[in-house]
Amino acid sequence: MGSSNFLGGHSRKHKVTIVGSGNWGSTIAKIIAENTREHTDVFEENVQMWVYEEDVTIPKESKHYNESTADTPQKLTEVINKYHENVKYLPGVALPPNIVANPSLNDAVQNSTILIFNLPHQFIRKVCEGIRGEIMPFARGISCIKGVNVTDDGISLFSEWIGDDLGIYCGALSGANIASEIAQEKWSETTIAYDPPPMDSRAPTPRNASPNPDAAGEIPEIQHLDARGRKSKTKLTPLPIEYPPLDHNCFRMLFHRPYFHVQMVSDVAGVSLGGALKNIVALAAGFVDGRGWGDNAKAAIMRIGLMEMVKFGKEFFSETVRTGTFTESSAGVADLITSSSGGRNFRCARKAVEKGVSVQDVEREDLNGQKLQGTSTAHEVNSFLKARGLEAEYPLFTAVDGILRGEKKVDDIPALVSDT
Ligand SMILES: NC(=O)c1ccc[n+]([C@@H]2O[C@H](COP(=O)([O-])OP(=O)(O)OC[C@H]3O[C@@H](n4cnc5c(N)ncnc54)[C@H](O)[C@@H]3O)[C@@H](O)[C@H]2O)c1
Ligand SMILES: O=P(O)(O)OC[C@H](O)CO
Repeated sequence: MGSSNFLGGHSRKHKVTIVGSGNWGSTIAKIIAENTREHTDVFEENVQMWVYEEDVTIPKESKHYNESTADTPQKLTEVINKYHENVKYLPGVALPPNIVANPSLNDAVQNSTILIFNLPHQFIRKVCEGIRGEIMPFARGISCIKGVNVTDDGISLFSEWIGDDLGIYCGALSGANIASEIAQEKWSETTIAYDPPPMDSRAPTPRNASPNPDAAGEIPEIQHLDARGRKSKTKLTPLPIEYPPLDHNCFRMLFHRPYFHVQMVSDVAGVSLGGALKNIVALAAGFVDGRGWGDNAKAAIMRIGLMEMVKFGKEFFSETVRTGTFTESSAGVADLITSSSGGRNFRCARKAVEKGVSVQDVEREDLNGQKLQGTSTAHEVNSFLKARGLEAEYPLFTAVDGILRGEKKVDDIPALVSDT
């Protein structure tokens, strides 16, 4: 095995951990494990997947369903490792056997040089607290999380936040990527933004990474620019030269499949914001669809939503964000379209309006533990805009938050957005 040869001469391989194992986390683990099997000269074949442990029963969609054991709860990690299927979050999809489900977060990230963060954004803070100081100092991350982090101080991207919290560089993956379709190997595209310091492969081995500690020297940390082009708070530990470089080629090799086409870019802010903000727009699309207004209304929502996404990016990440990321990449307009056509935020919002219940009620009843990101993102973005007196400049984002809070109605949307 081992088909790639452009990284020849490196004595160590990258170990990959997926932090998260939901609907998208398990799908990305499948993609990565297929690729580590094909590139064993660059990556360790086994891929660790951290699983938030819970008891599960085998559902009817699984080929491992058995009437006599249908009600017997089992540990999710044990089920994944035995049947190679995440029966709760991705039932019916065969996972490669080189995915190792691990209930211990600390153990799962040990010695990993590549960390893929893929879990609902509400859990990332606790997860980072759990692994701070436990990971390789020169590890690099990719955030597949679609959300933004809002604090009193302002708004940050999860890629930035993970990077600063863990003291590593973290890029972002986002695109028109409904997990269930990709898990069935139906073709799609994605965008990966990765813009690390250029010298990642040119360092002597740090003491705590070396198989031969006596050979190690003092490693200068690197100051780099963050996703807004400012000097980062985090000084990076360089990747030792024993490892294949962690550059665009390497990440493409890790993620690209015949059914999952990767575009590599450097605009981390644009890719992250596209993934977060489109969820607010998808809720609005669900609201008008549930109201029965048809495709023209939905197209109007998408047009106005895209304008607000671009405006938001330009206003708060002006130093680096590229309008083209929103209008040309999978992480921008394509994700907006797919999410507003068949995503969970769209479907739950549509059903909530049809049934006259809250979006949260539909989420609880229909999603079997999967989590919407749009509802919390709508509230978080709104409180950020409100604190700056900018609600009126983002009428669609503001309307969605108002509808979720029960202060506005779907029928109000045309009047609320009419000035844009
Ligand atoms: N599902 C998709 O189609 C899709 C596609 C692209 C991007 N995304 C994004 O990927 C991210 C992850 O989404 P997902 O679909 O994998 O998740 P999901 O919606 O399936 O969420 C469930 C996951 O949350 C975990 N969880 C529950 N309680 C937890 C806790 N207290 N602490 C830690 N974890 C806990 C569960 O174990 C499970 O792995 C989100 O930001 C989402 O927007 C999702
Ligand atoms: O199902 P949603 O609404 O979380 O959207 C899924 C993906 O983000 C679509 O790209």
